[in-house]
Amino acid sequence: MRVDLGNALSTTPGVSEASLERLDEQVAAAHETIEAGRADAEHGYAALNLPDTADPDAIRAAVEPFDSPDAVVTVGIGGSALGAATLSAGLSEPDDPEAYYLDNVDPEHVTRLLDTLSLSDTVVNVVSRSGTTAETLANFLVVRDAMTDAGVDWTERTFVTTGESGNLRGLAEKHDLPSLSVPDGVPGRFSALSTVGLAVAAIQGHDLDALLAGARDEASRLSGSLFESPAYAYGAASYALANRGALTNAMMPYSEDLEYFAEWFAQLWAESLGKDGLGQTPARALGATDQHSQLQLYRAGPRDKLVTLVRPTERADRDIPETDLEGLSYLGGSSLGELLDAEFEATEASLAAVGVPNVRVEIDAVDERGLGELLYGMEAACVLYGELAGVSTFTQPAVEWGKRAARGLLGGGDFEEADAVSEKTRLVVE
Ligand SMILES: O=P(O)(O)OC[C@H]1O[C@](O)(CO)[C@@H](O)[C@@H]1O
Repeated sequence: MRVDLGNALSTTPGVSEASLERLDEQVAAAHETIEAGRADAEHGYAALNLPDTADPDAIRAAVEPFDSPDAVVTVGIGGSALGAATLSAGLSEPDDPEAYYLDNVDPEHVTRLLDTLSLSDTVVNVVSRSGTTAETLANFLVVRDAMTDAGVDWTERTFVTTGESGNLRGLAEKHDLPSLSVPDGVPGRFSALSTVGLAVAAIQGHDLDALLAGARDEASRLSGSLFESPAYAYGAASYALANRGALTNAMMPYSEDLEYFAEWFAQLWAESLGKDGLGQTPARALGATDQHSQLQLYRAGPRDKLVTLVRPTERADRDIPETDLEGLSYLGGSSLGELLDAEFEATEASLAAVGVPNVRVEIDAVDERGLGELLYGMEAACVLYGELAGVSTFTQPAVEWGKRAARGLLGGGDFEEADAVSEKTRLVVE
């Protein structure tokens, strides 16, 4: 992973090279804290050890019984789905088992998917660290019922990734289901390079070793200086820019295969850094598509944004045929890749031209090694940012209130949060 901070130095908000050099002392101290946390496999920091603690052989062995299904449906939510989804979106080839994700409880979407699947040729991958997440358990019960209705023995088609105890662990033990454990000390949003994110990649036949090698490369570049570590450079610059008013970070990959990565990044950044009135709002974007939509706001709206432009430097290409269409002959004889690269560089320059800070992040290719670098790099960047900001990076207490309210509304317990729902102030316009 390469990070170019050049377009964030003399912008508004901006972070000068001198201020980055001053910040580097805090980066060095943060790095010591991070390395100590990794050495003790402390909660959260343990995620940065995954390049060495993940066991690809065990993952491959666990999914062995499911040789080349037509489809694999992951039933999970948040980090229990987004890592796997990012990897399958980035790596899937046409002949791979189709990967689907039930990470919401929209009944029409769930029914539509179940009606299209041949459930006897589908693996169901149920993922939940806690084993208590309402959406995941509700979807699992619905999928299991659909399999039974289809005359499919669900115990032959179901794989579980969960903690050492809880509902799903009990289910796996009761029905002797193939299962993997969610690694200790790894929050869901940091679990893409663990059993949680790698099981689907294994079922699809992707190279887990190359994924972890890319992550290991990025881990080897973590040092006491942001000027030596791309991950720390990105985390420190994002933090410094947020401190100067860039409270939105528009994650804008120029690759369809990285669209889901922006979704994964949004959870990582928001759930880790949105604490104590601090944080940087991740906006999901896609290049070149969002040049025809959100770019207007990024370039001419409030000066409260960092735009992160991500691209692979190598990709398969496709020529654009010659044309005599009025004014478009310049496209003929070029290629879609050349056009996409020109758009990337033009967008980067258009933001710089008006002083909107943007950072370029490049990987060689959207392949296992490149994704390993990118995911690990952003995780390390996030951990550094959290250290610099002094927030509790690895907890997410703010999401619990709504869970209690929803559970109370469904009669799952007596929660005062549910009472608040009925006290809603209303001003209805129809
Ligand atoms: O893996 P679990 O326990 O089902 O949690 C799923 C997701 O829900 C959260 O705990 C937030 O509610 C996320 O941090 C996590 O990725």
